[in-house]
Amino acid sequence: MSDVLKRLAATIEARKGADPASSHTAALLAKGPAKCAEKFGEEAVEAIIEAVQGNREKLTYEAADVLYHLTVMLAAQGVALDDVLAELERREGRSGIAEKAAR
Ligand SMILES: N=c1c2ncn([C@@H]3O[C@H](COP(=O)(O)OP(=O)(O)OP(=O)(O)O)[C@@H](O)[C@H]3O)c2ncn1[C@@H]1O[C@H](COP(=O)(O)O)[C@@H](O)[C@H]1O
Repeated sequence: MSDVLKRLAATIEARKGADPASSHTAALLAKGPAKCAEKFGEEAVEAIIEAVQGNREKLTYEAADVLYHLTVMLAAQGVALDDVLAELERREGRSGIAEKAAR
């Protein structure tokens, strides 16, 4: 799964400074980090609506939009996807309940 996300993150990184007329990603990045965050929020809400309605086919489509816009938002802030994946790896094998209790 993370292979396609890593390829996507590399493509998004390569779009920095590309022509906004030929790249949706470049156009989004050119609008700035706040706009990228706002778009992520919109896509997340669309996914939530499909989840609440139990529409699995549309949720699958919206979830892909969420992952794309999450990756754009990270790129806009200069946060490496690898660092997010490393954080997930660090959490592997530790129950969320145990983690919360140790806070
Ligand atoms: N995964 C995606 C992806 N998912 C969704 N989208 C686009 O995100 C947009 C979100 O839909 P909206 O209805 O919000 O459209 P919008 O035009 O942004 O709307 P507003 O700005 O008017 O609010 C759509 O235009 C989708 O095409 C994506 N655009 C690009 N990618 C990936 O990014 C790569 C690079 O794309 P370009 O940067 O366009 O070359 C592609 O090869 C894909 O792998």
